[in-house]
Amino acid sequence: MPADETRGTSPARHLSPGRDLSPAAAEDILRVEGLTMRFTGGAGLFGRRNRATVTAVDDVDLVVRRGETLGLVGESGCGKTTLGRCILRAHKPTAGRLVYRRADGTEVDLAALSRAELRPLRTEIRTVFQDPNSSLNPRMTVQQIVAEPLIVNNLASGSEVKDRVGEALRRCGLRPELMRRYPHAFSGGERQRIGIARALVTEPRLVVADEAVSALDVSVRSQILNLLEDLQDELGLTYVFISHDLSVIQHLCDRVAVMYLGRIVEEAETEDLFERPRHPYSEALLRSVPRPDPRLRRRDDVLPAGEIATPDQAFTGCRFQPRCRYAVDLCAQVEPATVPRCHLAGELELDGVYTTI
Ligand SMILES: Nc1ncnc2c1ncn2[C@@H]1O[C@H](COP(=O)(O)OP(=O)(O)OP(=O)(O)O)[C@@H](O)[C@H]1O
Repeated sequence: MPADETRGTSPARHLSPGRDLSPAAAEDILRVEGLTMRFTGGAGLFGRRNRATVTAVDDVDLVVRRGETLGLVGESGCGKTTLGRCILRAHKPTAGRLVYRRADGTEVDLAALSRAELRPLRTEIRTVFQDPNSSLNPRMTVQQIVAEPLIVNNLASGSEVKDRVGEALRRCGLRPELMRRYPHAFSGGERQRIGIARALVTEPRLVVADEAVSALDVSVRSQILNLLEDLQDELGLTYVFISHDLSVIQHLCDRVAVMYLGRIVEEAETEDLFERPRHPYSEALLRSVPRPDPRLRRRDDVLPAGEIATPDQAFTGCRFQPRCRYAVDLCAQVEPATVPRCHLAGELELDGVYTTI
């Protein structure tokens, strides 16, 4: 594979020895089936006077395999966060199932559970927030912040709490002696480590990380990504990693699902997606990554112009069709029913990011 001069990332994760994530070896930890999340907003949404309905996630099917990192990518507003929040059951989906397989092999539909029924599962499925500055309560010590999920969920008491907090901090590369300090005493990267310790202290199995490194400086970002990788290897974690940053996705993820206006339009192994995308939107997304070397820049390295639909719109045909350089008449009439959601998927020879001019 030719080196990608634009990135300088370490070798792709799915090539790491000892991580057999092939469909035959890996079992599902989560199956998302026909998931739909519709918001009925107040007046003024999208400038309308009537109450607008936004279908942020629209009939999504997705499988998350145990031990993998599944990336969710797409432009702002495509529904990534909403899908992540449905998995965390911060939103109750409008329709569909979220079939989660517990450690003992039993399956449970998260979408159908009541608040009380969800409680024990909240320790198994955790999140890492985007912005370590706003997600940590400045009036709580690090010990209190990291201990909170243990105490709220009655997982530990007394000295055990302190031990588990210390252990979580140590795993995340922080000195447990500092747990009496407040978040302001730490750097941005250290605060994100505290956020990760808080997510991990309950010993979760599935972690949804939404733009978990986006707020960090580039130098700190790779340290946090390495930490997430190490923790995954150590603890056998499964990640759903939401990001608009394709270089981060390429570095960290085993597989990627590409979202466009509430739909998954393509799902692929990371390497395959970056070398040979099958959906024109994926190609456009990959090409829109800034390339510092002008020799690698293409004149069409931008998402094609065209009417950008909003998720409250009723669609006929392919949702990407108004912006698609390859669209044919059929694309405006019939929406492709299966992923990759493109009528021309078998015919088009699309370019990945490794292609040079
Ligand atoms: N609570 C809400 N009420 C109404 N509409 C919402 C709500 N949350 C999200 N939306 C809408 O749903 C759509 C998808 O939003 P979402 O935040 O999931 O996208 P995203 O891909 O994560 O974007 P970003 O990267 O900007 O966070 C957007 O049109 C958004 O305005």
